[in-house]
Amino acid sequence: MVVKNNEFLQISGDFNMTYVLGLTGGIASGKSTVSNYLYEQGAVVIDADIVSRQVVRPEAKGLLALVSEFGKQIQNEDGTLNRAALGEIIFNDQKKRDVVNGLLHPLIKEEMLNQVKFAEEKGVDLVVLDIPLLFESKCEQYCDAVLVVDVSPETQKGRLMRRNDFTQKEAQARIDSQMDPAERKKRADFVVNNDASEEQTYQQVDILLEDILN
Ligand SMILES: CC(C)(COP(=O)(O)OP(=O)(O)OC[C@H]1O[C@@H](n2cnc3c(N)ncnc32)[C@H](O)[C@@H]1O)[C@@H](O)C(=O)NCCC(=O)NCCS
Ligand SMILES: Nc1ncnc2c1ncn2[C@@H]1O[C@H](COP(=O)(O)OP(=O)(O)OP(=O)(O)O)[C@@H](O)[C@H]1O
Repeated sequence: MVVKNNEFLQISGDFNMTYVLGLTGGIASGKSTVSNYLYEQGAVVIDADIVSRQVVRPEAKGLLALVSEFGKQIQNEDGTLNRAALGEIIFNDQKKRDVVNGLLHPLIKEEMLNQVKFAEEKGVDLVVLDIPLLFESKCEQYCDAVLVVDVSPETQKGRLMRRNDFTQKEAQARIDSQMDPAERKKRADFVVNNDASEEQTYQQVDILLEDILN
């Protein structure tokens, strides 16, 4: 099950409206750190990175579409997606990235919206849509508000290199494939800064939760 289904905030009944909070930010900005915390506070989290893995499972529509576009070079010997090979292609070529996004994003969006509908029917109070490319794929229309996790370019690159064991060049290619952070912040309803400790980030999220749930 992809939805991190949490009991705390689930109050059944027809009068309960679900608040859909979009969560986005650059690569390695701290979206999972924030969404894990929101989950601990009782939210149902729907994560686009997890759904994007589902749509490229062996035999799934997304993988078949990718193989017919790029050939078997993007598959491992066991038929699963070779993530490093696809990453190499899309983070270094904007046209190919657009092709991949065009093939996968409709499938990802459809599955995520099904999960939102399911949560709404269950009367969940707070659903978090964790979507790295939220604005690029025009998903703000499905959210009551959008929270952007912001970090300085130095923090972002350092954390990305450390976490993924990337070179400067590999990290920069991924950062450059995404929206300008200033533009992302301009479009946000809420911004949480994640340059300091996780604890300081959680405190900002607590204030936000007070705001949206009361
Ligand atoms: C290229 C792939 C195979 C690389 O896999 P890998 O395991 O190395 O990374 P992972 O999937 O965990 O993604 C890590 C981060 O990369 C960034 N990213 C992923 N895809 C894209 C993209 N198309 N454009 C820009 N940034 C992207 C996001 O910040 C994401 O959180 C994978 O990211 C993928 O299938 N991307 C296409 C689907 C997509 O757009 N996913 C983003 C969520 S909608
Ligand atoms: N406040 C913090 N202090 C120190 N390290 C942090 C902090 N927040 C996140 N990190 C670390 O930075 C890395 C990126 O964080 P996280 O995985 O939450 O980002 P993300 O935005 O979800 O990444 P992606 O875009 O790849 O999905 C992780 O290794 C995480 O442990």
